[in-house]
Formats: sequence, structure tokens, C-alpha cells
Amino acid sequence: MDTKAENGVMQEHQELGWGKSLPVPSVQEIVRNDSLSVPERYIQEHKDRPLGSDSCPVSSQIPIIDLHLLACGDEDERTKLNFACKEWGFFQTAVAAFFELPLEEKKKYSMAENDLQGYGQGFVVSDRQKLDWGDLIFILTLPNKYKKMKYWPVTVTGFKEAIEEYATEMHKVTEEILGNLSLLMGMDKDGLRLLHAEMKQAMRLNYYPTCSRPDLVLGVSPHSDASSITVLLQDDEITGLQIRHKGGWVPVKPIPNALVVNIGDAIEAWSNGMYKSIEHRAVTNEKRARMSIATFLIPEDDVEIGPVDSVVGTYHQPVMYKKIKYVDYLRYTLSRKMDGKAHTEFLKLENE
Ligand SMILES: O=C(O)CCC(=O)C(=O)O
Ligand SMILES: [Fe+2]
Repeated sequence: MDTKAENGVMQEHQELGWGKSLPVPSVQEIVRNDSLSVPERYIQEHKDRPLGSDSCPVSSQIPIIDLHLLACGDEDERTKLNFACKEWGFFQTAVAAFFELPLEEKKKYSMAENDLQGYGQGFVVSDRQKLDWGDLIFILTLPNKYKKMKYWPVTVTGFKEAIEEYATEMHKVTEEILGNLSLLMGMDKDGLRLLHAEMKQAMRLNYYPTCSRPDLVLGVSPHSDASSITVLLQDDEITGLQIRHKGGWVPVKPIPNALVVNIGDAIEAWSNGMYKSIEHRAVTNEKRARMSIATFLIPEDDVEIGPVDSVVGTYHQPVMYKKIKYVDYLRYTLSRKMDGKAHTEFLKLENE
């Protein structure tokens, strides 16, 4: 536990108690020392390699939603949002110096044992699992009392200010989307916001170095996000993200100044599966390193996630998901290696 002065208030910081990830080498350093070889632990099993027959180039069909129209209450745009969330679970809308620091400097922000915040890698739970070709820094960004400034690279000029400003803007974006999804789920506009109780916001800043064999490795293994919704800001010029759609992998070609928004597991549970969290992964390339910033909206630990009455009642569906405490789900998810959507089975009622 450490004590920090944040906004003039002394606060006690407790470990989140969500879990931990084992320390593994920085991928950036591996590439810097030897840019041609790919260590065995990063080489994916044949079936998991990225250049399989299940890749399909149809990202131009991914719906684009205009947030401004949503905010103006435009019904047609909300209908588009409904389609986007049901058919794709993803849509795109209109927004790096830390990783350039020497390794020794970056290591000052390394994840502590038993913590998931900081510089390192996520979801490393065993010494034998395959590793992702990427480094990251994970931090809680809202509300202020959860920020652990020891993990924020304050030596990078402007980092704190930029992240804080971005966090505030992302908060507005996610609230607007939640409001519209609440209406679509038959609730009042603040329905989903209230279901979150105290909302947390976290960011995962991903850095994927170049790889001499992008056909063998994955930047991020297939997973769905345990958040309620995620907003991804990605490099305008490099396609790395791929989403699962109808059994194939669809690359999400960046649209300049657009954000990618995806439904997370909590909304899948609240909507009784009407909106599914979508499996996604990131691939690497030989030519240029890629960065992305994923902003996760996270419900309070103690809230229950499970189908809301308005969805079950309106659409007369059988209840498919159980009611469980969000933190139990999060701990379960974070204690496993990412494996597509396998972790979401934990949300479902057994006899489907
Ligand atoms: O970098 C990407 O495109 C995906 C990142 C991601 O899925 C995540 O951080 O959860
Ligand atoms: Fe993700």
C-alpha cells in the first residue's frame, strides 16, 4: 500500500485484488537485441497463427456511427448502433513517447508482484504459455482515487496531462454510448450507468514492436474484453486489429481520427447475449511498430452482472446468463491465459 497526494487529498492506495501477471521480457528489447529471431515462446501453435484461411478482407463493411448524431438523439443513428452492436460488436467513430524511453527507465514503472497496473505484459499466468509479441502499460485512469501515480511515467513530458485529458473525453464518449445502449435495452438513458454503480476507467497502452516473422506470432492473443465497453485508439496507418466475424478474422483498417468501440463481456451479460462481446486479436508486421490505446469502462466490483429485466421481458427470451458479482468474473478472467471467448462461459447458465 502506498500513500499519494492526488488533487490535494492524501489517499491510501490498496491493491485492486484483481490478480497478477507474471513478469516476462520486454518484446521491444528482444527485437532491439536481435531483430531477426523469434524465441520459441512467442511462436504460436499452427492453428493459432495469424495468416490462416480464416482471414477475410471485408473491414469496409464495419459500421461507422456518428457520435454527434447519437448525442442529438437521432433515431436512425441509434438504429445503426443497434445493428452495429448485434452484427459486429464493433464500430468506428471520429481521436508514444513512453515506449521510446531506455529499458531501465521504463522498468521504474514495472508491475509489482500481485498487481496488474504498470509496465509489463498482461495475462501471463504460467511459465509455459505462449507469449504475445507486445509490451504494455496498464493504468487505472478514473476516478482519481484509483490512480496509482507510481505507474504513470511522469518523466515523459505531457504524458499525465494528455492521458488525463483523454480520459475525460473518453468518459464523455462512453457515457453517450451507454446512454444509447440503455435506451435500446429498454431502460432509461441512465440505466446502464446506474448498473455500473461506481464506474472505473482503465487504459492499456499497447506497443507492438516489428517482428521478422509476423506469420508465427500474435501481438495480442484472441480474447474478448471483460469491460462493459472498450474504446480503442489505434495507429492511423497500420492495420493490426482483427475481429472475429462469422467464423473468420476481419482486419479493422484504421479510419483517420476514428475510434473503434467494442462491446465487452459485462454488456453481453446485462443484455442477455443480445449484444455479444466480440473476440479480437492483434497481429504484427515486419515494417513498423504499432501502438494502440484501449480504454476500458469497468463496473464496480460488487455489482451483479446478469440479464436486466427490461431485455428479458421485452424480447421474451429465456435467461441465458447467471447473476454474478462482477469482481468474481474479473478475477476468474484475469487468472487465465486469454483464450478467445472461453472465459465468458463462466457467465452463462449451465443448461442452455
Ligand atoms: O491493439 C489492438 O488493436 C487491440 C488491443 C486490445 O484488444 C486490448 O488492449 O484489449
Ligand atoms: Fe481487447
